[in-house]
Amino acid sequence: MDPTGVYDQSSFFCPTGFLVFLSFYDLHHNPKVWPNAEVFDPSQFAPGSSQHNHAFLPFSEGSRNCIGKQFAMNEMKVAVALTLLRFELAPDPFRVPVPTPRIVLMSKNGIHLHLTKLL
Ligand code: HEM
Repeated sequence: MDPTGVYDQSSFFCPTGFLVFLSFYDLHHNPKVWPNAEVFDPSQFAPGSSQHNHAFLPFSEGSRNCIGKQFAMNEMKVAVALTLLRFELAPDPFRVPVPTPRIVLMSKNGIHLHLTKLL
């Protein structure tokens, strides 16, 4: 009996009923995709950068991707910009975030920062 399923564009066969999970953490740390994954370099995200358009998928992709993507991106930009206008941020060396994988990567113990008010 022929198994039922589908082939994707790379000829991977996926039998019907199988759950497929893509690790966004591994995608975002794959040196073939992001050679300097640990380096903070906003130019990697600049318009016209040479990254593949599926190299960065924090909101997933396809028909079931995050409906809050635009809202979340705009909210984060406003929150970060207004915070950095007023405060200098430094990580609390005694309470380092413990990463825990959920649908998105989270911290088990929160993210603790020291804020210094700017003049
Ligand atoms: C930084 C913030 C956010 C991240 C990283 C994020 C990430 C994601 C990811 C990865 C998925 C896909 C999950 C899957 O594959 O099943 C998802 C789905 C979803 N997100 Fe977000 N999200 C964020 C913010 C938001 C916000 C602000 C909203 C609502 C205002 C939202 C609403 C949803 C909903 C309703 C789905 C399910 C979509 C569906 O199954 O069709 N998310 N999100």
